Amino acid sequence: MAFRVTGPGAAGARAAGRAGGSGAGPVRVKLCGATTPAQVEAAAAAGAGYVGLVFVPRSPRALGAEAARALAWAAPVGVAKVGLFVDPTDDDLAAVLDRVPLDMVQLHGSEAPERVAEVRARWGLPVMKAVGIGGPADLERARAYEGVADQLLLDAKAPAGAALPGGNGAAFDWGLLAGRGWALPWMLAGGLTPGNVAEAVRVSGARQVDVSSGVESAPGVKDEALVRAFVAAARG
Ligand SMILES: O=C(O)c1ccccc1NCC(=O)[C@H](O)[C@H](O)COP(=O)(O)O
Repeated sequence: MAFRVTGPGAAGARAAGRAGGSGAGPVRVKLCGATTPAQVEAAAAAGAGYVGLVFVPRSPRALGAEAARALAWAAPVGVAKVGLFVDPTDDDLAAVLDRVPLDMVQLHGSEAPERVAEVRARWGLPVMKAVGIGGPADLERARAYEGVADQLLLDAKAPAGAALPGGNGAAFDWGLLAGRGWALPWMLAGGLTPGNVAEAVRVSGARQVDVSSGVESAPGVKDEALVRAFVAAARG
């Protein structure tokens, strides 16, 4: 087993795993796909509670371990650093988790519940499992992760022909989530923007939201003004 990174990642890991699925208080925001330390600092200053770092080579937001390390150290204590992977092998995970102080792993592929449990046990980090939602059957599919994941990311199903399973700017019917109870904290994702996030929160009942392309000026380029506007709208 590879050595564990200590530092800002280790400190926030337990809190990140339990954070914010229900109850009062401002909606928590995850900015996904940051690519520069300045974006991380801007998200934190705006009030984001999580930053997502993408370790998927074909993504326009992909980071190598060294670049990700610089971003992780730019995040103030209290902002959870989430590493995003798609169907990673143990070697893929080791290449990042041995070098980058992360607080949580996001699994955004077709990982089965058993694999989620395995990653969680092996790496000792909370795991957020992303599930693509297109209809009620997908919500039942998400239930299979209730006993093994620490959080759920309920994202839009990738459009047909999309190159990536997430970060596509596609939304789903938020009403599918209204009034549903979950046994673990969950986050709403998919096609959220500064202009629609307040309505998405109202309709879905989400207490946590995730955004990527909705605050970009080009694929992989976050716009700091849009990030501020999104956080303000989500928390407002
Ligand atoms: O963002 C990516 O490039 C990405 C690549 C591969 C798998 C998942 C990816 N993003 C996942 C996220 O958590 C996004 O924030 C989420 O899908 C919402 O994206 P968007 O609709 O663009 O806000």
